[in-house]
Amino acid sequence: MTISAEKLIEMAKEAREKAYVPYSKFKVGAALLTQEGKVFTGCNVENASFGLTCCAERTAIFKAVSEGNREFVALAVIADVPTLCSPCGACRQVMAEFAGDMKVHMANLHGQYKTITVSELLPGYFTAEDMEAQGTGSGVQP
Ligand SMILES: O=c1ccn([C@H]2C[C@H](O)[C@@H](CO)O2)c(=O)[nH]1
Ligand SMILES: [Zn+2]
Repeated sequence: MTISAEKLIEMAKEAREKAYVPYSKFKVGAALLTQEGKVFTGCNVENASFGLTCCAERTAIFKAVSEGNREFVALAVIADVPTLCSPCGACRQVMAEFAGDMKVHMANLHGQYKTITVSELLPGYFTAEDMEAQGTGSGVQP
């Protein structure tokens, strides 16, 4: 069973309604599709200490990983923007940790979206191999 980009975007749109955004008022929703066909959604969760905010994309990814899922095929992200919702640098690096070739559907509330891969969003992203190259060892325990 596979889920269309449109369906995933619809699920991200629903998750967006749960956004906790008293400071920016900027609601973002995300929906992450796993290899097994499960979907984990997320919204942005802000804090009075602004830097502690967690974006919608990372909320969805952390929910999935914390429930034992690490293989992802697509992530939809949506916000009320005239262009398309573009993930921040922190989220791009977190996506790259698990799925460099994952598709990202960047959407808006006008029914428009564009699909791009994580590698295209963050070319040359930092990996465990970069630590090996410095002789420090990654210490990775998959
Ligand atoms: O792709 C994005 C971009 C921004 N935000 C959130 C962080 C913050 O709560 C608000 C404004 O930056 O939007 C996301 O969740 N995802
Ligand atoms: Zn982000």
